[in-house]
Amino acid sequence: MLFIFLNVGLKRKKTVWLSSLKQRTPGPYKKSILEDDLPYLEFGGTVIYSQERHDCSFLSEDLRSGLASGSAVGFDLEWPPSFTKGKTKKVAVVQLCASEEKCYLFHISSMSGFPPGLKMLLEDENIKKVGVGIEGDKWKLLSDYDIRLKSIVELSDLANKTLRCGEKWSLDGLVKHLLKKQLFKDKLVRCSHWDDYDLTEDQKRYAATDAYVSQYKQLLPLKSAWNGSSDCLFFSTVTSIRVKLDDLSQTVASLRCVLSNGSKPFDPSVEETKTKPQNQDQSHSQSEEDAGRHTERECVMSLDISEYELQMLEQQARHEQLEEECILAFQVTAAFSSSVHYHIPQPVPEQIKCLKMYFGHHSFKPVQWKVIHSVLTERRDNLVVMATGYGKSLCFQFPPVYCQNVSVVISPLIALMEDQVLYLQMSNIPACFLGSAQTKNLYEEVKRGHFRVVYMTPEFCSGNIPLLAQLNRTVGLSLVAVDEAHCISQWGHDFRSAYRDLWKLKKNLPGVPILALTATASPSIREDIVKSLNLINPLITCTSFDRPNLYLDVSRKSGDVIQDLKQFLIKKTGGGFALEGSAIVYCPSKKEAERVTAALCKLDIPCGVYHAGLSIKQRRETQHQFMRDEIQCVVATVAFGMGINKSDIRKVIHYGAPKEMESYYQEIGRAGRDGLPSACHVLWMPGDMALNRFILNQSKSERFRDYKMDMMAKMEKYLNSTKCRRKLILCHFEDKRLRKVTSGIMGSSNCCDNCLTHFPQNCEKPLYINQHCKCFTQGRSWLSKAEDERHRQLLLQPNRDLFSRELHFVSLHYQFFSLFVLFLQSELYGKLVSERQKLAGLRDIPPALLATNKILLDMAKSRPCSISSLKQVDGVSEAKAAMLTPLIDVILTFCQTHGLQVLLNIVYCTLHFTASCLPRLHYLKHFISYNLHLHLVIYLVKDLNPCCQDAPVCYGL
Ligand SMILES: Nc1ncnc2c1ncn2[C@@H]1O[C@H](COP(=O)(O)OP(=O)(O)OP(=O)(O)O)[C@@H](O)[C@H]1O
Repeated sequence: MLFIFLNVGLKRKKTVWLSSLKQRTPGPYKKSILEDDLPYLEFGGTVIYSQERHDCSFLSEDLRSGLASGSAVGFDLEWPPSFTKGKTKKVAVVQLCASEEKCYLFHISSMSGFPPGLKMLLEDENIKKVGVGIEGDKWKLLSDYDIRLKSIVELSDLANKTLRCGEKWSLDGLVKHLLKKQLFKDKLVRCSHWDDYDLTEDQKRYAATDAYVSQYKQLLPLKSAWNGSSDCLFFSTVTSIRVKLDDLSQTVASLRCVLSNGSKPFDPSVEETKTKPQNQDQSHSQSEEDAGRHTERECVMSLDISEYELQMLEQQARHEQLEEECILAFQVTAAFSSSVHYHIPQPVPEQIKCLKMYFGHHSFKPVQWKVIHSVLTERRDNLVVMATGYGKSLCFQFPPVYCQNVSVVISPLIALMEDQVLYLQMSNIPACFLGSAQTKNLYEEVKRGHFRVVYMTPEFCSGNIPLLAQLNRTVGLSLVAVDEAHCISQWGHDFRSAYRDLWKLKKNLPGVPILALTATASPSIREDIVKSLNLINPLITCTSFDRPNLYLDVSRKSGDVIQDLKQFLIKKTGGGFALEGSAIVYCPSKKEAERVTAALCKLDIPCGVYHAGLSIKQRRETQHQFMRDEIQCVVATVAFGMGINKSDIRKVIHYGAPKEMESYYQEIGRAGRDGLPSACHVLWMPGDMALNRFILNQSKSERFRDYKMDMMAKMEKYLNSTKCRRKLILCHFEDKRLRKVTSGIMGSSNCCDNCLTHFPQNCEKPLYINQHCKCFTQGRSWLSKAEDERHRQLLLQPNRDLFSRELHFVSLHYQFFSLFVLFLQSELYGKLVSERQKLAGLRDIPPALLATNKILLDMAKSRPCSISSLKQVDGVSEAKAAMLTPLIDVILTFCQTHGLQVLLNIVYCTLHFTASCLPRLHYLKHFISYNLHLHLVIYLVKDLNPCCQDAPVCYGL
């Protein structure tokens, strides 16, 4: 018998995987050469197509009500290519054919929930769903949507019964056998993106035909024919085909024998065993019983690849192809980003000079330059999705300063605008904000082009487009930036309706680049932003969402606030408790926020409360105190949000389950904006979710509620997951490429509690205990018991074992010297922090606005003792250098007191601290003040991780 390989994939370029597979195991995928010339079968009726949930529901109910009990509909499902992974992609199209005239296609992949009407139809026992390979569909519906497909009629079984054979039919095979037609199986139609919508007309027709074929009535006449004399006719046809095939087979075999090895006689039995596929063997042995029963006839056309398998193969191939494309694109992107300088001209010296003078930086970060370059030279629209703290502001602040014209920045919050205006003014960049909260009349100055950066609320902007147009004509607009652009999306947690009006910008200022910037935007929100702002061919730039300096942790709460939060507190040497740096505690309600505040106050922790129930004055006061480090902690509801521009928040604690991933990411994003290690904890109990659900159920819009319920389900999954939490967050926001780029710390003990549990346990190491003990629930309780001096010394005292191990790597001498210098540097850092506090107090500005912790850390390390050396510190602009001059005096005095060299030019002390210093630092805790120890810890951690953006988190020292 001659078989040729199934030619479905021949026209398209096959993946290496598929090609090699077919070369190795040519067996199961074959068809008869006689099938090719059959005419195509096509559904000629009306296709009713819908991707709207309510419509689908309505149409299904309509269809159901029109069907009598016991009637049958043709049924099929189309699944997206990666369906084999089941979890990620869901059913794309449900196909139902009720008659020759009408076929319904319900495209459900984009819907927030399964249409209830369709569910009822599928679960209706009185309506038969007829199709081929329905078992697979049944499983798919159950696993993805919890739909129990009832009353199914498997056409293959029916056919086998009638033909008295045990075939594993494909739909195509059945059509050929029974209808003497073939299905149109163009590879583009079959393998293309079923999860994309809209479907092409070809895809619709194809999907409709599949369901139409399966329509029971269509096959009824044939059924009666099989039962009668046509059996003989069928058998004789089959026999004649077999004879022809055998002849052909032998001819080809002889030919092959002559061509390959003329001397050896060809033995068909050998050839047959060689090519016999393994799974054919298996399937035969499985159906031995059936075979025994049906010995009188064997189906000749070996169509033993079912539709299901065929789809699976093609989709796997497609999936692989996509993955290959992805890898290729990733390589190209990686090559591009690493060689960004080759593709985009490097900044010219004047640009670098301007950057240093006004912003204090020595260079642009690669993504910043990509955006700025596209604005300056191409005047192109941009969608910029940058992780918090990467440096978005520079993208819209630099162009007007360099070009000496104006940038208009739309920002949602007055507080945020005030901070940025203050920051720019301190760097000698004229800036202002316009909006209802502005008390001064700045219009004339704005019109005259006095300000480089003009901030405004979205409401003000949409009502003042003529002002922008005038500014563009007179002074020239570098760009219009829409900051926190995710507020534009109705699906986002920060939706602000005034953002929806910003489409006017592109219409009225066609030549001005629009820059939409956000730190959080899932793909659908990104799409929404581009559409809503009418961006034209925007350059889309996405940095990783990963915040490697954030440690993520989830645990259960008991409800006893002190008991729950104690693990995050440290006992001060002088008595009382403190948090390790600034912290925000998010609570699910005002009442809970008040309760937590009261508990923390009982422990003498300087904290404030912030929620919408307080007056604006009270809220401002709390924020003001927090920004100026007068209180350590704010206990808040989600009302304490976007305006928080404090860079040195060390902890964000959610005391209660967060509602959704987007808001959670935003909230934890407030930690560690200075790039230094910070931790994010969630303490929750299942009851929190029930409360969230209850609140959501009050929402009137069903669509909104369903969407939010989905989001909440994802959050619940995150909280209960034992997988890497960072990965879960990145998966939510990023595509595979970005995930690959930024997965540096995944799986390490610095990543999250789940990674920590999988980390090799080596607890006898003091370092390990110190660093990580707090991250385990057991460890935490052990540590809380070990609070007395005796236990602590037992735990932390460096022992001989530790010393002898370290001697392998570095001399003891050097270690102690390092420790000494480190000790001095952290002491200096502490003094700089106090001086900054004083200076900021005098100006009544947030300390971090004057100089970030990073600047102070660098100063403590490099000890600049002149203005010119101070200016060499990254982040110190001309204007800032003048303001920070008093810090030079602090450094000089410190150097003199400790007999340290006075450095007129920056020389960074290049001590290499090893992680093994950490336990000893902890030991030092007994001899130094709480503040100094804290500085030491921050300092050392920074030193161990010189590049803070990529720094792993060292937590819980
Ligand atoms: N080119 C650069 N080189 C070094 N540091 C930079 C550079 N650009 C920005 N930074 C620093 O990065 C920090 C974050 O900058 P910025 O506030 O603009 O971030 P952001 O992305 O707007 O963050 P957020 O989402 O918190 O608003 C600042 O301290 C800033 O000084």
